[in-house]
Amino acid sequence: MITGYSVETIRRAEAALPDLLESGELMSRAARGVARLTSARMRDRGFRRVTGLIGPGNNGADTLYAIARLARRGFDATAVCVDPQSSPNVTAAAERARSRGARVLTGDGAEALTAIARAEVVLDGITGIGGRPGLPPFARPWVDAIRDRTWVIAVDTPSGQPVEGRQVVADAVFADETVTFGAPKAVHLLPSTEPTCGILTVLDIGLDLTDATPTVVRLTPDDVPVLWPVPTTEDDKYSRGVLGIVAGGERYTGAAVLASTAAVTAGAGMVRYVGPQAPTDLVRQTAPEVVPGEGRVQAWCIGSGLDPEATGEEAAEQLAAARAALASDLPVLLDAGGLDLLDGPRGAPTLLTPHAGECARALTRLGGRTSDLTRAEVEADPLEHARMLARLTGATVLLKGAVTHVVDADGPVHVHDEAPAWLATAGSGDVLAGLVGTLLAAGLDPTTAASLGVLVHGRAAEHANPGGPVRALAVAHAIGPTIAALLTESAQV
Ligand SMILES: NC(=O)C1=CN([C@@H]2O[C@H](COP(=O)(O)OP(=O)(O)OC[C@H]3O[C@@H](n4cnc5c(N)ncnc54)[C@H](O)[C@@H]3O)[C@@H](O)[C@H]2O)[C@@H](O)CC1
Ligand SMILES: Nc1ncnc2c1ncn2[C@@H]1O[C@H](COP(=O)(O)OP(=O)(O)O)[C@@H](O)[C@H]1O
Repeated sequence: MITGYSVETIRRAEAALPDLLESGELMSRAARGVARLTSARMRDRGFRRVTGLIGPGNNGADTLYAIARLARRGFDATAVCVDPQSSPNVTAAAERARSRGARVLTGDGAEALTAIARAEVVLDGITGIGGRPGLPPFARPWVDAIRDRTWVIAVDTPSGQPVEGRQVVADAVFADETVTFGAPKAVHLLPSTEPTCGILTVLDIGLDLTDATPTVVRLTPDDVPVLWPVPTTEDDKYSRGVLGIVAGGERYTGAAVLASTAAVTAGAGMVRYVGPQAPTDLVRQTAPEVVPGEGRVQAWCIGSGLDPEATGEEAAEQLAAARAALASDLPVLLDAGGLDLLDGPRGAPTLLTPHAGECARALTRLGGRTSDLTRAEVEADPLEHARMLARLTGATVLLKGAVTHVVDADGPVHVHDEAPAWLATAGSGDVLAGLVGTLLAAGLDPTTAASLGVLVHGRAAEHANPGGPVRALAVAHAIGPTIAALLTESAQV
């Protein structure tokens, strides 16, 4: 699990080490790390010239101290400062840099801009975690002077990019690599801004974040053996979890097959399917393990391919089963048409799995809006809209797309962006619903079930046909072997 933290949390962790903070030891550790990494990079590539861009805060001071170290190691090192007197830390660092043989320039005159243009490596110390989104005006000519081929290393964060991530700022620094201190921040981990950071190195400067709550979580394959509900000899099919699926109908029969197959291959103790005759017959043929009809379950997966407007006796019975499940105190996953059945918060664990269009529709319906929210608006800021839906419903929201976000009303966002784009194929959402439903039935909380399910879903798509197109049913069939591979690969590490 990789975790990213807010500026506030990082500042608190720094403040918990007052001696190291006040003596300058933290800054010295940061500068030493930046200088080591930069000098290794420069030696590898045969580079000689490095220029630091120095803003008015401690980020600038870190970078100046790193420039001092690089000068002492014999590199041709220059610092271009907005104002070497901007703070006592910057003043002291500028003195040190000069005394170690670095050139220290001020402003954006010809000499400064030439030093930036001629540099083989630029260290971006304009702003760090104290930076507001948008490049400070003083730094614009500096950033414009950087040549395309120059290797840009951001110190802590790429300046001008929002430290809390989310939206990329076009007129700001795009780094080839970033050295951050203590732990990643949201800007480094959110898929929207991650590309502005390049290669990320996290430098341990002694901050203790063990009890801190992250703002961003990225599960990795190593988390699967820790989180996956692996049965023991004490288990039977009921204790492993029975999932009830209310999905598909006369029109979208396939959704019933896909969700049921995914649940069976994901290792549900038992799967019950509730729906009209046509999808029931198909499920019987394709997944004979599934038990048709209602009965006791540990969680419900409702809505893939379900038409809430469908008429006829069988459809009415299926909708009544869905409504009864919603009224129960069992965990419920609501997908696609099932989302239309939710009127507000439930008293039991609830997971919504919309794509952007469904999220827009649910927010329009439940949010008391006068105008319709569009799919494009949700896609422009998926995290914000997922969070809005979670706050309106009290549910966990898994918002699907090339990037999948999993959020609750508060707390960290889980992000996933590693699934192959081949997964954008009809029916793959139904597979995800069955897979995640299985994890809910096994007793996982909605956030963990959702995040773990998304990781395995993306891996199963890759496993089903590495590097090529996949059909949803193949993804469902690949779930079992994918889980086995994830459990055994990690065990061998
Ligand atoms: N507190 C500590 O002991 C440590 C801090 N460290 C460094 O300190 C940095 C944070 O330092 P600071 O809190 O001084 O903040 P920064 O150095 O990130 O930037 C703050 C300064 O930039 C100005 N500024 C920010 N955004 C601007 C914008 N868009 N336009 C114009 N001006 C803008 C602010 O007004 C302020 O003067 C970290 O990123 C890290 O590099 C490290 O040395 C590790 C230890
Ligand atoms: N470009 C993409 N790259 C990777 N995964 C994607 C991409 N686009 C969509 N997905 C994933 O494909 C699945 C599609 O689900 P959904 O839209 O509900 O489809 P359906 O309703 O046809 O089953 C989701 O898991 C989503 O996250």
